[in-house]
Amino acid sequence: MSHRTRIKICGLTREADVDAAVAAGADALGFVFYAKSPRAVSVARAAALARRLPPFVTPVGLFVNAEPAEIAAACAAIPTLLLQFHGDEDRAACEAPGRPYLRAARMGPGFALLDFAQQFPSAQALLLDAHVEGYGGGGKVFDWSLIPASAPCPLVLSGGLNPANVIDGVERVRPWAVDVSSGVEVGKGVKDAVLMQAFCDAVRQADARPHEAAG
Ligand SMILES: O=C(O)c1ccccc1NCC(=O)[C@H](O)[C@H](O)COP(=O)(O)O
Repeated sequence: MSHRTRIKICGLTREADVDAAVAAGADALGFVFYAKSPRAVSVARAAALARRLPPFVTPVGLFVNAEPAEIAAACAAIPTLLLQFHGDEDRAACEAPGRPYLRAARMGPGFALLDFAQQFPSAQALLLDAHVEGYGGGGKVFDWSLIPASAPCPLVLSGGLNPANVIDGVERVRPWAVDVSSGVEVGKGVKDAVLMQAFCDAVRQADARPHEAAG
């Protein structure tokens, strides 16, 4: 039975983009709680955007070395928030809020993903992003051959994905999910409905193609 690759679109800042992302078929939407990011939103803004989400579309809160009080405020404002840690957080910091979480791995030459995975046995998934300056959202693809054939937990493929390369990414990596930000934007934090639809359609196309079992 073929797997339905889940789709996360990250860095939402506008109501119209939230609605268009849901209409395109996104399974999760990311809100960036990192002040240095051009896609940063306040907790109140993210809560208002998250209230637009229908059932079964997950709001994801993205943090980079945030204070526990910041994370707690976001969790209180968005009860269904899934956490994504994209900084230098250790296991204790990821587990402290008591919420399901994704841990981002910044992939680059020599990065030992299996060792990294062992440090976060409670992660719901590892989000594999390129090692870029500023922690993330850089629109850069990493070398997918760095990903081991079998991983101890679900993987979210991220980093420089767009409607043109995501089919290749799904077919080569067979991730649980894909994650995109820059590749569906017309400006930092400004998403494009046509690009988001094209991205989701491409993922469905990849899922529909016959494939050999990964690994
Ligand atoms: O999006 C940001 O601005 C950002 C800033 C700092 C840390 C992480 C950030 N985004 C994380 C994401 O989940 C992005 O989707 C991921 O980095 C991929 O981004 P892109 O390569 O632009 O698709």
